[in-house]
Amino acid sequence: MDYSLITKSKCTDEEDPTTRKPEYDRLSKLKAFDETRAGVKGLVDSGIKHVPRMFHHQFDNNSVSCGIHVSIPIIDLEKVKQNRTTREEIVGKVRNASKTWGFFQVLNHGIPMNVMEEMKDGARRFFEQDVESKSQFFSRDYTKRVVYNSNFDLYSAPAAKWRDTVVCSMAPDPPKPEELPAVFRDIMLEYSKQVMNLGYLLFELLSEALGLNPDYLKDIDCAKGLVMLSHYYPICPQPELTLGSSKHADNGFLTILLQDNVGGLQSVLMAKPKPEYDRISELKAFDETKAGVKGLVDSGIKHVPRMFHYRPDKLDKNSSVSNGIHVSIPVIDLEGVKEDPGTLRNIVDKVRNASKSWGFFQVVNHGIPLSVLQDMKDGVVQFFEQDLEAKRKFFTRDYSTKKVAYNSNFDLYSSPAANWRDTLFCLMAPNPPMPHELPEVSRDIMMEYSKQVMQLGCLLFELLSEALGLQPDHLKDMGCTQGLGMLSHYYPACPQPELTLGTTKHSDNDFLTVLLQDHIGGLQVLHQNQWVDVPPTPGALVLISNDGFRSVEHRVVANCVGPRVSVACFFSTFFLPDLRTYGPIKELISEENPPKYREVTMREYAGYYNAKGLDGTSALLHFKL
Ligand SMILES: O=C(O)CCC(=O)C(=O)O
Ligand SMILES: [Fe+2]
Repeated sequence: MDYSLITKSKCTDEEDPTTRKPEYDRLSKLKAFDETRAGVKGLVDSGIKHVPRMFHHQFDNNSVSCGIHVSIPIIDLEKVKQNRTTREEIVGKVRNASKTWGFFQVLNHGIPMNVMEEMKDGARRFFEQDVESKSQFFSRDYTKRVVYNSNFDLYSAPAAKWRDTVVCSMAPDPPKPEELPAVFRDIMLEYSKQVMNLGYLLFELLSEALGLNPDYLKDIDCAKGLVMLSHYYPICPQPELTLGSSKHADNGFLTILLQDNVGGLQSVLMAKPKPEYDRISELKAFDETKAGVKGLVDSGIKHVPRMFHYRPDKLDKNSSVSNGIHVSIPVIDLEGVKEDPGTLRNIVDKVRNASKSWGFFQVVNHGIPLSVLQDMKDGVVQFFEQDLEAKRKFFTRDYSTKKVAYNSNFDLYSSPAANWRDTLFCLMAPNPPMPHELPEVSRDIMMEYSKQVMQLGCLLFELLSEALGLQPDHLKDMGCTQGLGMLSHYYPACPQPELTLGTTKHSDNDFLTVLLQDHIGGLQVLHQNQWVDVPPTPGALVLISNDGFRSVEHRVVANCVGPRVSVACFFSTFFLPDLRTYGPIKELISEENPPKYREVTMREYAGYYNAKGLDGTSALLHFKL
């Protein structure tokens, strides 16, 4: 075989930039390599000393070697059938590992050691047999039962991988032994039978981890098809130039991977649960409509698209209690707060108690006229219900240069499930937009409402300061009222509210949130491990304060009667370019690289400020992110 065709490239560095010719004839090199039918192993056997250009990868150097900073989850399945407690413990581990890693290793999985050893030996025998016998299976036609080649994506991938592969389809219709390569047919049949059994068990555990009945994933046929890939990674003369496998995500339901001791992981299997549909295209298609959730509803959909589905255990509807039966949430009347010291003291006490026991409260008689509240809610409806072209002008995901941003789900591409809501973000302080930068339909009321919220914020920070035992101006002096972000949310009526949420559970990352909600309802706070409804109270505003470690966790359930609108105003230094603290505030505790931070509470923060006698700005700088 003439390997010089593959390994010698005439011009690499000397290409002529003016002619912009492809830098070398990649395609003919790929073809020559492919036609050897001997794979990467054939290259190595021919004695090459340099990795050919077609295998060169571009690297991003952000790898963390395992064992130093991170430990990969290992789950021992030994007691999976022992009793309910041991089973639940294992299910919990599967849930955590799937959530945080998307994969885990299993021990005591029931596949005998000798079966695993023989499987690895069998794969080795296949690749190390003579090229003639191997080539019978050489193909790129994946409708065949057995396909051997090097790099299934040889002609399409930017760089080839340093490995050869044989692919066999083992289920749903199992192969006849004579269809399989003689050198490892017996062990393939045995090993795949064992993997199938383990797969059943893992699908049970995954179902349970999702809060479903054990047979759920099996019943939707997750365990029906089984494809087995055996890879061979020959020794590489220049391993720094190439990869055995490039970055990818598997697209089966579950991958069970057996590796030998060259990778350092002996006798363990790795299971890799993967999303089973093309989520990213669904997200993109949705995003590109620029019409938000409202657009979906207007188009007449009857079913909530998959991208909005929450895992059943994330919805935990059952644990919500309606307010009024078991608990009554704090409502504080601010009437007379400025008039006499007795009333003030009384209100400060209530604020202190409510912040401590709930982390939030509602206020009435807060000084913002009812007509302003009403106009603000109407303004939100008008913005979202105006014609699409006008709304689309504000569509963006760029919060760094835009002060006004309309979109659906700021974290659309990173969150596990999308919220059933659309949002208009406006930065109202420190540098408010010019009126003409705001949407015409709601600009006047947005300016007016935010002015009023700013005044109320000043009062509330005084009350909170006093509740913390500080001077009334303390929190204001620290800069708490300098930044104000305003989020106007629109929650369209949802055809299947039981499948999704309007707002995922979260805590607000600011000093204080002033929230205006309409009459529809759906806001809930997590109080003593129970979801408690925050019922719409006419004229009231909801205050979510962050003078503890974190603000109270809250969410909004989807509703079928909407639209619901709300306006959340965030007092936060996050919006101050020089003081980009993002509460819960973090303190630098070590200058090592990367630096280490610790979250501090507003209480600690205020205490630090006090002790050092600093002005607000230098106190903020001390805690700068
Ligand atoms: O819409 C609501 O009532 C709550 C919105 C919210 O929690 C937020 O914007 O952080
Ligand atoms: Fe919130």
